Amino acid sequence: MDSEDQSAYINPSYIDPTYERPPAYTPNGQHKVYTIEMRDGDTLQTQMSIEGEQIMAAQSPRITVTFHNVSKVINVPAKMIDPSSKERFIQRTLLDKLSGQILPRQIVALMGPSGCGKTTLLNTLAGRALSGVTGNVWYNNQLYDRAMKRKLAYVLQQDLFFENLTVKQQLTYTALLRLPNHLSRKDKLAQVEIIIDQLRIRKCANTPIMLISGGEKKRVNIGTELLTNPSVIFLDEPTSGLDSTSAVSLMDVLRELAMQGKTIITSIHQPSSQIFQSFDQLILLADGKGIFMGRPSNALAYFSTMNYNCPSQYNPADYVMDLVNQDMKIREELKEAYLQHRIISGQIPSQLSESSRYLMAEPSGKESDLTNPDNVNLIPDGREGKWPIGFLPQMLILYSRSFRLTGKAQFTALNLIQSIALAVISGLCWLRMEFREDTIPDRSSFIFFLMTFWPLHTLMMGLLSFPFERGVIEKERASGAFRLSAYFVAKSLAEAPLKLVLPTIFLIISYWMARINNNFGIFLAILVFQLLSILVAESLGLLLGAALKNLHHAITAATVLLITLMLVGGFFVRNLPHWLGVWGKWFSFFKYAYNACLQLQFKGGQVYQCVDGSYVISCRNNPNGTFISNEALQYFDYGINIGLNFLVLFGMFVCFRFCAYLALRFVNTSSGRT
Ligand SMILES: Nc1ncnc2c1ncn2[C@@H]1O[C@H](COP(=O)(O)OP(=O)(O)OP(=O)(O)O)[C@@H](O)[C@H]1O
Repeated sequence: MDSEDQSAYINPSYIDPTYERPPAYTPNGQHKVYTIEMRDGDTLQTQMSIEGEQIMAAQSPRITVTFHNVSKVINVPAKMIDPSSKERFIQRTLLDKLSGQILPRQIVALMGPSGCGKTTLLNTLAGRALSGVTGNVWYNNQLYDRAMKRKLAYVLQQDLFFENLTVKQQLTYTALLRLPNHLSRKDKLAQVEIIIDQLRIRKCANTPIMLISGGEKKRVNIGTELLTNPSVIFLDEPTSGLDSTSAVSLMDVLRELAMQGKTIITSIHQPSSQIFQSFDQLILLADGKGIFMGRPSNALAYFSTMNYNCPSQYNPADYVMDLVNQDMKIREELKEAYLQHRIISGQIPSQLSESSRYLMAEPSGKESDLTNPDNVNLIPDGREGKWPIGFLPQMLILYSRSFRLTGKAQFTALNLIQSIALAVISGLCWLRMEFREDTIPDRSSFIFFLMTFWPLHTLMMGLLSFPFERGVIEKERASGAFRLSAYFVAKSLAEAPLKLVLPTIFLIISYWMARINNNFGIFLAILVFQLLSILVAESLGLLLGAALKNLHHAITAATVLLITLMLVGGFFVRNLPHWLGVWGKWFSFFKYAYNACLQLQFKGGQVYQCVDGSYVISCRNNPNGTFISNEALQYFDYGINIGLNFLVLFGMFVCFRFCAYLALRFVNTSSGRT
């Protein structure tokens, strides 16, 4: 390769003489009509409008990614590296002065041993986890800015989704959330169809994600990120876990995307020789440093100049990986050799060494042309808001998704059987209680059971809610899809009514079987208290799940808290130490619901039969007489009145919800990885 060839890697017009604006958004220029089945059974004919095509094409200018002297240094707790160390932190260099340039239409592979810094480099180029990063990353001629986020797509290694959704639902919700406001709903739906075709996932489009294959899942993952028609696509080990056929077919998809003018950067572990040769550029790393940067087909020739010869019939990718995985001495030799042989753009020596000829030139950072002919301002003007769509539309879409997901999780045959079976069993236990003095303790126990069973159950469910959803939400938020507040409000509004249906069915059955109070108004009031206590408990569960990083810690904290609240609520011990009883009263939400329902149960002037006067004073001298139900309350310490109990419970509900939101926003649950 002569020096002119070398510079070809810097100026795109050299490498691609046919370089021109990307074609109209549908590659063949034809408007394919899609038929979309709506939920009510109707169908909708849709195709991308001309205006929609223009908007989508404008989303995706060609971008050259140039990085120069990029380093990343982090402080790690010294004990993590050397347990005997006396220092608090030790500096660790994850990336060491890496430079390179990646052009539109190229697929570039980052390879190297595990822990060499591939993901770190990928993150840095994508503008993620930038603390401790020095050096420059340009997109065309503009330094990276957060506002460019929408032009970049990042496909995580893990395929994180709500797996109950079908492939199409997943893509549709993402399109509605992430495509800009000025694109019509019809165009957004057409874009989903285009991506389904492009990623070749039509045959599993209506299958729940949990049932599709690993290769299909990976394509859905990529498709989700492609909906916005980004210019640069970062992929973290997209082929890991795929068989070779799925991996090759995934590479075909990436090649098609590259042909459309996208810039593709992927880390990869152990590609087959076919995949290895298909990359346009290979960046080989070891311990955060460059070892080789050039065409994959030149890698073996480069290493053979150092007398490392690949045996014939050996997969070149395997050989290269074996080489960099060799002992420290060889790695150091390779790092040193790269430093000596690399060519800096604009400083190409007239006499290139044999080895240098196989390397691509690194940018010097001073190129006048970091741009390409598709140069546009990548930082949107003020008119383009921070979010693709406003708060209300975000909330409505997230509400619909939450409602669908919760509905599916909540209304299973098993849950219905559980609720009805427990309602009937508890109804049988308290069956048709007589309105007699000696049923007073049983009636109180029924209320206690009612006010503890569902809240406990819901609290535990609430506890699991964020830990399971958090990964997906963080992924979606990292791509700037929606506000956390929109998600939180939507989730609260969508889930609460659904979570209250089963307890309502439960109460209807058990309450009337037990014959608590014949007054329907009182039944409704008890129902309100039961549902409110469930919402308070769920909020507390959400708070613990959001605040504690570790699910085991959250479950332990919840168990200790619940038992404590029950004990200090005075349900089991009548003579609590005064100080414990005083604060217990304030914190035990069970107590408020219980106290209110107890008062309600004996309200309404129901006539009760005396038995032996053990509970009601007026029965003491008149065992065969009657008394009015309200008198039974003398036996209990029922605290504040019903209205105040309601207010306190409602206040707790609002307070726990708000704290759960704050915890979700401010408690960092990521592992701290770069
Ligand atoms: N927050 C952190 N604290 C300590 N070490 C970290 C942190 N983040 C990353 N590292 C270390 O940085 C190095 C590079 O990590 P990175 O994930 O980039 O490697 P990788 O090449 O992608 O590895 P793999 O191929 O196994 O995914 C690893 O040794 C990792 O342990």
